[in-house]
Amino acid sequence: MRPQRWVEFAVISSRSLLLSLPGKKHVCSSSKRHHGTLMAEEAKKLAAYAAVDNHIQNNQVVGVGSGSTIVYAVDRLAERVRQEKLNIARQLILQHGLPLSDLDRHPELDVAIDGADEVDAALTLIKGGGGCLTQEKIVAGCAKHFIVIADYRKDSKALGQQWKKGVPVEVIPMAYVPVSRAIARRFGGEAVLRMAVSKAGPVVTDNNNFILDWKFEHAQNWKEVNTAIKMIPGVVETGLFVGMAERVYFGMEDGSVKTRDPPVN
Ligand SMILES: O=C(CO)[C@H](O)[C@H](O)COP(=O)(O)O
Repeated sequence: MRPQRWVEFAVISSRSLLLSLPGKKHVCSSSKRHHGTLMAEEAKKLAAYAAVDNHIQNNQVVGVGSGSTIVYAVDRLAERVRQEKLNIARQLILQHGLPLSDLDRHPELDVAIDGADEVDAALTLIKGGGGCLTQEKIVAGCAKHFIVIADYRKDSKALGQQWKKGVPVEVIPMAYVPVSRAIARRFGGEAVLRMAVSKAGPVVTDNNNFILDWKFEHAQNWKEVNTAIKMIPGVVETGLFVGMAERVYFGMEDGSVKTRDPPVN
């Protein structure tokens, strides 16, 4: 029988999380403010703590994404598990000792929390800067509530204002050239194969696919574009998250946390 108080974390991609946790070394512990301006790492932490405190309760199954911002959300989850002495069953993971689950056991999540590369005024996201877009979209799609955390540098009126690396598109390796050409022909711009930094050759995703970064030229109807790109044979998923986020928490330079909800139509 389950313990009465139970918090469980469905980690979308253990590989991503394992990679992202050591990212804590980027925390600016010596100087959190530069000339009165909050540094991005501290802003990420503010957003993450606010999101976890406002959306995570006991008896929930929680999905977490990957990246440097989500590290702070995992920190806060672990802190709350310790402080509130929540019962945890299952094998402990990583130094935080959080229980790891998966979508086979928990296909429905209460909440998913994840970072983003850019968020526009309508809460359309670009994700996949770290290469985990497909698994992150699956997890977000399985959650009743999808909450995004980001620092002020991701806040944008229109996609492309802040994030200059384009929209990631995960593709089956044999199809990357035709898909790249189809995207450029239909939507303009250029879709470039993402190359690895610390090894030779292209980046290979958790699903053994390649990533094209589509450097678009102008704002588009992202919902239509997302659907159309997904129809190109060989495309697995895009890093466009349209109509998925319920709320975004931005950690701001002045130390505040700004939230944004989808516009009411
Ligand atoms: O989509 C992602 C990974 O594929 C990340 O959520 C996104 O890149 C944000 O990362 P960070 O929090 O490090 O800025």
